[in-house]
Amino acid sequence: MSERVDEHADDVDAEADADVDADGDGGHRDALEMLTSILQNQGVLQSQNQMQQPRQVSTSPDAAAKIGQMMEQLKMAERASAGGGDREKKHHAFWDTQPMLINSDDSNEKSKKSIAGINNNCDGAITDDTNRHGPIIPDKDPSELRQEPYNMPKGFEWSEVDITDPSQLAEVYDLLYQNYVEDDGCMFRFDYSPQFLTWALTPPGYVRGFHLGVRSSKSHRLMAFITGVPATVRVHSSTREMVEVNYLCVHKRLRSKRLAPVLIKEITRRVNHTGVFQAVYTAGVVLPGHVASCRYYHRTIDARKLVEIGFTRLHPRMTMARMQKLYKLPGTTSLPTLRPMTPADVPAAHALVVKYLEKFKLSVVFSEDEFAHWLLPREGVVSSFVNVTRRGGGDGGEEEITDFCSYYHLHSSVLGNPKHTKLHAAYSFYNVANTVDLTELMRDCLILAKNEGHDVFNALNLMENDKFLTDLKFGMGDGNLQYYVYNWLCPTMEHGDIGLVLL
Ligand SMILES: CCCCCCCCCCCCCC(=O)SCCNC(=O)CCNC(=O)[C@H](O)C(C)(C)COP(=O)(O)OP(=O)(O)OC[C@H]1O[C@@H](n2cnc3c(N)ncnc32)[C@H](O)[C@@H]1OP(=O)(O)O
Repeated sequence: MSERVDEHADDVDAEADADVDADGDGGHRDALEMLTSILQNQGVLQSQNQMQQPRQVSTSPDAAAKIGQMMEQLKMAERASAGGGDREKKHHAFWDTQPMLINSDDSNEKSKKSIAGINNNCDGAITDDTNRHGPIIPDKDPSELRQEPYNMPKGFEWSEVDITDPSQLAEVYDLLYQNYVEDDGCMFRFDYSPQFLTWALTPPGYVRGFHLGVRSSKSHRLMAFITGVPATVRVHSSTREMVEVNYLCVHKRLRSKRLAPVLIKEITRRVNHTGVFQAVYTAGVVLPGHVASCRYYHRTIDARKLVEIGFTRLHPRMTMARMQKLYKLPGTTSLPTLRPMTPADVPAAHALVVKYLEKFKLSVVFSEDEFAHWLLPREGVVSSFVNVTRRGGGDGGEEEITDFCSYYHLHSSVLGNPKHTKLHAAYSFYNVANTVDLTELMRDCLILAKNEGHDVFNALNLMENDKFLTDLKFGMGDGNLQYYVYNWLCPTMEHGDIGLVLL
């Protein structure tokens, strides 16, 4: 397995080098070569793919800091080469027509013109003026909006999916199970459980018309899907009603036929008709208009299984026994007052988390109902814990919720492995450490996730997660996750400015 991974890494390296040569940019190439050589020397390089389905590149936590520095150097070289002005930018037939901010590294004339073309009503041209905040296209009156659905290609039709109907939920599950996000090496595919999908798609105020499917007219089979769920989101100092868009999926047999843009336009039309004109979404692919770029990190829990499935590998001079020892966790948590969140905890925990999220530039603003929906524990879906501190001392003191941690459960299918079919992953969700050290709280979170049977604990480097990743032996993943805000102009952000986790 590890040999196959190495072969793949070589292919990807060759492609990456070819791209860099085409740019004719020495700085970029040097940084990439240096990074590649460090990774190879560490024996940690698996691939350099850009995907949303995360996989670990590093088995050595010590390497993470060095790699982080090299990534920064690579980014600087990329920025320098973008500033050179002679770099050919990627043309996006669809996205270049959408109201997205123009990132400074893709502000070529072509995309400026096409954005300006759709933006006649906007008070001011869309430039990379980083000080403007606000809608790119102003809100419209319902009478100004397109009334009829976008046309489907012949043989297909729109279908609103009733996710509360078990048979329709099963259809969505099957479509995603077989066709949703995979890593570039086709080794893993997300497996969102039906319970998870129910949770993800039915928050307070959800709109059935935003669970949008495409069916074959003949067989009635579900062939494509996209969803939006309502959320209040703050970007810098503006708080807007938005939708979180997710689960965009086109059946493998219908790929590359420009169906995705039709799905996106139709969900946009439906959302606009409810008076909402902004959306947030994340993607592994780099599209025009990202506001921030985050990276996945992975904390090995079951070392043997992760090696056996090729998620990570033993680097030279590491034995399985040593690796297992390196990642061994205690059997029980260290904070005696950490316990699962209950409905009675919701008001206090809600106040704690909402206050904490105010410090980030992009964050969700939960109502109490939404908080209860997203954070109350659901078996096999989401786990949340509160840490309580007694004020006034002794057993008679009043209990106060001072700290909070949570993760959601998202499995992946392991493709074509003779021994394993599922990778059980916990994903860091929202965490607040007021009276305890964040690293200590997250170490307990790892122990809780291990005791719930997870093989790996994943975290993005958003919020304050940078503070614990190295100490808790997380390894850097091989894909970035881009954050986008549809139809919103604002300065871009660093990964640590993001206070929003999408599923
Ligand atoms: C106000 C309300 C607004 C609401 C809407 C807000 C926007 C929401 C946006 C959606 C947020 C979704 C968040 C998630 O769910 S991210 C998860 C995305 N899903 C997957 O990766 C699952 C596996 N892949 C597939 O099912 C297909 O490959 C998809 C469906 C992704 C594309 O299908 P296909 O491969 O058959 O391609 P096409 O020929 O139909 O279309 C090609 C065009 O599609 C652009 N493309 C490719 N991937 C993505 C992507 N992940 N986000 C946005 N656009 C994407 C691509 O750049 C090209 O445009 P352009 O480069 O030519 O311009």
